[in-house]
Amino acid sequence: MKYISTRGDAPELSFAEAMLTGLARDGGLYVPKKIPTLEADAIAAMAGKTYEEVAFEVMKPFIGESFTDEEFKGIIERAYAGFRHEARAPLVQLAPNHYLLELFHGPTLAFKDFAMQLIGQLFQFELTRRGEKVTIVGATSGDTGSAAIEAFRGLDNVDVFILFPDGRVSDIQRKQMTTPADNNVHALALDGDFDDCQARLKDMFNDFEFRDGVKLAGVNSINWARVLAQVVYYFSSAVSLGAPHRKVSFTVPTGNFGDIFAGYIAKRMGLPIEQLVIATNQNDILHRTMETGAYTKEGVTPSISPSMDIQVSSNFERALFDAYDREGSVVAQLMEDLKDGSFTISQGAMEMLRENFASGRASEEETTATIKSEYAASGEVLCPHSAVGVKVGNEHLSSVPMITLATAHPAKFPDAVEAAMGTRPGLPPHMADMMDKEERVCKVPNQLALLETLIKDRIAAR
Ligand SMILES: Cc1ncc(COP(=O)(O)O)c(C=O)c1O
Ligand SMILES: N[C@@H](CCOP(=O)(O)O)C(=O)O
Repeated sequence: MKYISTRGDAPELSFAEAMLTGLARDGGLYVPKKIPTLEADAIAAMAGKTYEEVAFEVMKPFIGESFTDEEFKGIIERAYAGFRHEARAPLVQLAPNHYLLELFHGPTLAFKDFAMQLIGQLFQFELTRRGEKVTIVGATSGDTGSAAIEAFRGLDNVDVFILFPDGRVSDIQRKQMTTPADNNVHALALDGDFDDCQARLKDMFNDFEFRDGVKLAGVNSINWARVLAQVVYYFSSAVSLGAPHRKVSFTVPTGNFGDIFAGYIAKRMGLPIEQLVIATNQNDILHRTMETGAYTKEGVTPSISPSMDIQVSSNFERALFDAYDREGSVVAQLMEDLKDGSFTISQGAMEMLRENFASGRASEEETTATIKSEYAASGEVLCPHSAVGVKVGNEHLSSVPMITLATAHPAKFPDAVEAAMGTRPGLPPHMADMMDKEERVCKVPNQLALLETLIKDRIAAR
């Protein structure tokens, strides 16, 4: 199994190499050279298996020779041992043909834990085997950062720096990033929005002297391993509703396009998915793109679903790569055009995208109303991101069961939930003292050179 860049001009790598590399050296994202498929019998045989067993079956074909079966099984077991629900990703029924996939039972109460806990184990195993150290830099709108810190805190062979937009994450998300006392953890509050954080991160990867000097690694969904880990719950949930004998649809609250791209991979692997619905908040660049064929940046407007306040949706590049028949040079040109604010997608590529994805949008008012109405109808308390999903999912119901992804625990966004339902969701007992803990955070300007110097100094001081 080899991995190639979406911009067509970087070396082919193995799974482990692509995982440790993060962004390709041509600025592109790694994808499998060929997407493996699973026969219907193999999918049917997943019924009744544990989440960990399904995870092994789904991910193994992508791993190649990087880990033996025994190594990989051990890594998966350790990754999900800390989840607080036996099923890992339980399904609850909202309405006769609408289900919610609860992805918030991991250590930081967000779907990011599914991938980040696995990546933490994969990195630890591989770096120990190689006797290497790396510097992880991550960009976050709230959840990736806390999940990465939880997965890598305390490790000797990793320093982890997280750039988050100052003042634009929830209090709980900020506390999750700023209260860990481990000296390999560095929370950096950047003067800008998430797109600025992600842009500076990509700048660091494109500065080869810095990149090689600090042995830079990435755990955002630019890292293929992040996307891969998220493919698993599409299979586990669909099989529990009767796949492959019955089709299912998914609605996915979307920002950086990593989660829904994982659903697309599941479909390419043979999972019978009828609709994959992109659900955006008021920062609706992806919905507008699906409607118009033009990807046009507008400013980011802060919302009550802050983790989806994104305009430069990184993984959309992976979808474009397939939509343009894997012509890396075309994707490279589109990304060059985006530097001026927009690009236009050809008719043929749009046809492919519309064949694979539907889309919808929820305004702030609609998100709040959905939290309220869903609680009244089913008793389920939704976080604002999941509410965006449920609102858009409701608009795409058909005779095929719809599964909407619940991407975070409501207690991570208590203000928005309280404003909608009048009741404040409480943190689980193991996190109850979070708000009283002391914070360690460094405010940083949106300037590449200063950020690089700070990171080098911090590493040298360790
Ligand atoms: C709670 C929550 N929901 C949805 C998303 C969107 O996921 P993606 O960026 O993979 O599209 C994110 C972050 O990205 C998130 O933190
Ligand atoms: N919503 C994300 C943004 C980063 O996305 P990623 O999936 O590329 O890590 C967050 O919570 O940080």
